[in-house]
Amino acid sequence: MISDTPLLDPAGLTRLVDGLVEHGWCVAEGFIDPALCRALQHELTDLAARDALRDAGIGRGEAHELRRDIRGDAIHWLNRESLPQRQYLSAMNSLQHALNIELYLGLFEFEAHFAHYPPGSFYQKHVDSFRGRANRVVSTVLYLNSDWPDDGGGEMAIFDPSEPGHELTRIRPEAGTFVCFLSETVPHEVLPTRLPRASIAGWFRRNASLNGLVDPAS
Ligand SMILES: O=C(O)CCC(=O)C(=O)O
Ligand SMILES: [Fe+2]
Repeated sequence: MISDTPLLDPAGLTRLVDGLVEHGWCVAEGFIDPALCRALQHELTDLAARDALRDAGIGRGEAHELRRDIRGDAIHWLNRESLPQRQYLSAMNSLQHALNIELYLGLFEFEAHFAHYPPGSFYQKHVDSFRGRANRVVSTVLYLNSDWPDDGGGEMAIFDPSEPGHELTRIRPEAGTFVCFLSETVPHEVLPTRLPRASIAGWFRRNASLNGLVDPAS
């Protein structure tokens, strides 16, 4: 049973926002209610069984291409179709308010997708937003894998923005662990996973129009 008010504990929210301000990234274990994580994980399993996941590519719009040598996940965009999705999006809405109040970021939209990384897959080191196109401002990842073993692989490595060769930390994709970081500056990588790996990757965006054209959400 998912409670009506799992959402976010105010102290946890403050710690997360403070970490983001201080370091540009932050990790919070147990950030999202375990029952909600399980429900989201079941939904992803069900989407996979119904063939509703699509291989993820890189680049936006016309530049979009499939590059399995760069990223190997299959995705499904959240669209509010289920209660667990709506609850997660509501939690992200609270985070968006906190970020706007504390950091004056002017975030106006959150987009997110389920991601399934099959065994052997990875996502090479990258940043989530190109400088000069300030569309994605803050990146988020929630992991959905309960009892992830030490030798499961699939950690996310975070690198120093001012020294991208220097790894700062590795995060195990354990259910409930939530990571957020500045999209334009923090290089990160998904190391090859040994087991099927489930997550939700999301981005807070600012309105970015280029030559009068509004940048599409996806
Ligand atoms: O799943 C992760 O740990 C990170 C995924 C990621 O970097 C992305 O989708 O841009
Ligand atoms: Fe990323």
